[in-house]
Amino acid sequence: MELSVANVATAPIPPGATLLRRGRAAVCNLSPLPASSLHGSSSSSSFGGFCLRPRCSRLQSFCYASSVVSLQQMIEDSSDTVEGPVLVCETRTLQPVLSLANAREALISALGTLQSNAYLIPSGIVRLQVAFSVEVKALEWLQCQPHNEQLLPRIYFSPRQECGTYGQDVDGLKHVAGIGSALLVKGQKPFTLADLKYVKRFLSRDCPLIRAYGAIRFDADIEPSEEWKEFGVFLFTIPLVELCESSGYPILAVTVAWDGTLGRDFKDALSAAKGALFQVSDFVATKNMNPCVTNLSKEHTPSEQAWHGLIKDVLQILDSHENLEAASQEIDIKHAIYDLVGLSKVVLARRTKLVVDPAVEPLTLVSLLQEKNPNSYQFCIQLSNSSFIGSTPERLFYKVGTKIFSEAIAGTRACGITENKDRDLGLELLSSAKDHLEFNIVMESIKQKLEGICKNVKVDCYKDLIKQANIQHLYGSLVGELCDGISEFELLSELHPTPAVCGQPQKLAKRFLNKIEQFDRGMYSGPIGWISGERAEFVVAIRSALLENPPNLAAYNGASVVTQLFLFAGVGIVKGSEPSSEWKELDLKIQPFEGILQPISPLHDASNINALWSRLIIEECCRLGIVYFCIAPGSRSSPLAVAAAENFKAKCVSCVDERSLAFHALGYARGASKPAAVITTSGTAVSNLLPAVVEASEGCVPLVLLTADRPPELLQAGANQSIDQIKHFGSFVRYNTNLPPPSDEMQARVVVTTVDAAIFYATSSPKGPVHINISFREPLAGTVLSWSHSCLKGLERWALSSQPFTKYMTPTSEIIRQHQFLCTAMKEMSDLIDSASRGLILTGGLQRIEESRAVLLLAKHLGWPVVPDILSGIRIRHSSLIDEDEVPCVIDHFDHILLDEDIYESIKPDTVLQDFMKRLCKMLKNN
Ligand SMILES: C=C(O[C@H]1C=CC=C(C(=O)O)[C@@H]1O)C(=O)O
Repeated sequence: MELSVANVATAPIPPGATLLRRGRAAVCNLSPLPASSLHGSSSSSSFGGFCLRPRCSRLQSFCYASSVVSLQQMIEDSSDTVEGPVLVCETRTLQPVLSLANAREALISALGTLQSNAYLIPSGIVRLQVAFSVEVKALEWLQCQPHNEQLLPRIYFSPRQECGTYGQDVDGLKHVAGIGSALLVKGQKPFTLADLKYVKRFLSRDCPLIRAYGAIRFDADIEPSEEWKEFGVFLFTIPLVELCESSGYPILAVTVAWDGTLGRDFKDALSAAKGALFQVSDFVATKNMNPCVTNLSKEHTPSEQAWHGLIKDVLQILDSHENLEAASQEIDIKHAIYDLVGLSKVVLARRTKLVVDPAVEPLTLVSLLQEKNPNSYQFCIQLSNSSFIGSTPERLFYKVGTKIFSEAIAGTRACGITENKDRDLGLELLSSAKDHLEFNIVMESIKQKLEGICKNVKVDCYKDLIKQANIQHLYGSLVGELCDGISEFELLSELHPTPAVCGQPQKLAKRFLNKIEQFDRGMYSGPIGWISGERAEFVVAIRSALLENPPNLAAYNGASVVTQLFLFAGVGIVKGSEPSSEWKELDLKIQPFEGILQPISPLHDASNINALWSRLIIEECCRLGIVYFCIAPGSRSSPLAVAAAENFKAKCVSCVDERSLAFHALGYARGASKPAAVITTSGTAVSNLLPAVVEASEGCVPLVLLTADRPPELLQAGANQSIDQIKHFGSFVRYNTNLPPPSDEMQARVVVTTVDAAIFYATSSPKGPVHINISFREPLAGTVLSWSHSCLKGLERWALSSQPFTKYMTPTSEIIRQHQFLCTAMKEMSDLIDSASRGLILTGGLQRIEESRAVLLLAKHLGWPVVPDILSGIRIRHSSLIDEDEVPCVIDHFDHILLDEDIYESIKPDTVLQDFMKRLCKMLKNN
């Protein structure tokens, strides 16, 4: 249901709303850094990759919106300007509004109000924020913002969706997208306490959502290579404009920061913020189709051959402290064996350079990674020329006040295709001595490091499994209470780099990696996260990639534009490691990226013709955006189930009860606003889908039913589980077809065009369920039976791309006709409403919370009562959907109320506004 929101008034800023001022004194004790940490050693000592140096001498540049101000000299000349917090730190929360456009207007108007009460003080930071009720995804919003230097950097940070029993974001923030910078601190030298202190001047415990997002190189002592130069050694930004998904409604925010060190006064800061808001787009669309690319080249550093030699050397070094003399004679002197005695673990990384054509959009990759792996942190830092993105399971630490949560992750296995296989692999990992050693080194090291800076360090979970989409690890968690005088700086410098990404002992391992790795890790495996007044969270930037931004295509005059990506992965090497399985583990770790970028796995290796057809069906569904497969186990449907489980883009859930499974698919499609597919075996399994199919048909919910059938020769021959499945759902499906038993005598492209047609009908108005019935002859899944590859003719281009085979176009004339129809219908409706003297709104099943809210607002606006169906969600929630004084008259039990003649007379409408609700109250109908 859609409702125009153009006239909803923007709310004024409530006087004093969440107004927190520091007062005008230069010295302020909000979120103070402990004296010992703020004024730490002024020498140039360094530990754990971070250095304690004289205050601010290495702050290379600060950037405000588009202009970069070199402050190094200024800071050195006048060190007092960077002492103490800024003079005002404020968050103003505006009244919630309905839409994103309203939110932007409200912020612009609030900036106007701020302008008329200008601050005359030299430094400050003010965040204006407004919640709005239309659901908008932060990442989609970010993807739709203009590519504009003033709106750089772009940042995205998203927590794990299920992060165990503790350590959830206490501020209720989920995904955060930011554009532009109210503050950007970029360093070309190691991150220091003074740098942290500078960033923290703009943060306050009273404004927890003012956060600085940033990242630090893995090894700050090594100068960035060419491809990493743009990122510097570290980078922190407080975004200028943010869209945050929170546990309640989304929030749009703008931050105004001014200070002498930024070269901006209040007025300049305000106009930069306004300028940014004027450029921000309110148009948000889903853009997460798999990119259609061809891999032009792939190159590993080190090569597979070099890797084997390297691991052999490392293993000898790891053994060397047991037999130092023997080892020192054998091992190449270049590894400086004498310095490495005592090394028990080293994490060796690989860089894979991919060139793909055409260019890929970094945020599209992040979005696809997130869809596949919601149980990991996603991040992105996008600068002018390149972006650093990733999807990591590993938290370095989360700090809430003085409470610290940290985790150890190490040891790896693939996830199994079936539940049983997955469990077996998990058990094998839990009981492996080599993986235990690898994990225990990480756990013990983190514990020891925490004990140096925390009290009451406890192991919360000693050894469990953490599962990602394609990979599982050993996992442990620890908690502690930060000692007095310890800041995020000590936490970072103590914990990073953990033996999960570097080795043990840390210094030795780092020195070794420095010598042996032939590429710059950059920010891969470094800390990435955010800091606020009294909280912080940093994760370890593994499962990450550096990629060139797609250039402005117009400037390239139609020439083919490619993207260069560097994918990074590392493995822990301990005694017992084996070079080829470690190499495979590296492949596994970059598979989430490659799975998105690589076209379908070679069709020729399908074990039999059933497997080929099933692979085609599942792949084409995925290319058309259907990635959620609800599978009821069965033998006849096993080719489809195996193909879904093997397809990296697909997400599979299974349940033995087909009826419940189909309702689950229906619920998913409703909740996610994306179609789901259901796979069942033959016979009454198919009939069990009917109730959900009828609901989907009535509620216009797209579902794709893939039912396996017996071949014709087994039908009506007394075979088990053989019923007539053709047109089984009658008129309740928008489309149905019956695919014959797979055969290499038919062109296989028929299969993909059938899927294209079915999904076109499922997703065209009125949306609804579609049914593809497929007869499978034995052998079913797994059994090898050769087939003629000539049936693949015509699929060559499809196999190399990631696009669906058929593109259905809507003619422009049709779009114009629909638009005209809509305008006329809207005009007629509004005339009708204007002429009504007593109206009533009847509403049926609403799918989204903002639809329910829109109905209530409309009713309030018109002064008409609402009669909600139970499926509308309004009956049980209307007080939480809308402010109490905004709630219109809602009549829950209409039939009962109408039994009273007086009430009936007082309600009797002359105009009824209704959506798809078919059940018009009988009494109302009769009168
Ligand atoms: C260094 C990486 O993974 C670490 C984290 C978990 C498991 C690891 C392992 O099994 O080797 C690594 O220590 C990486 O993915 O690049």
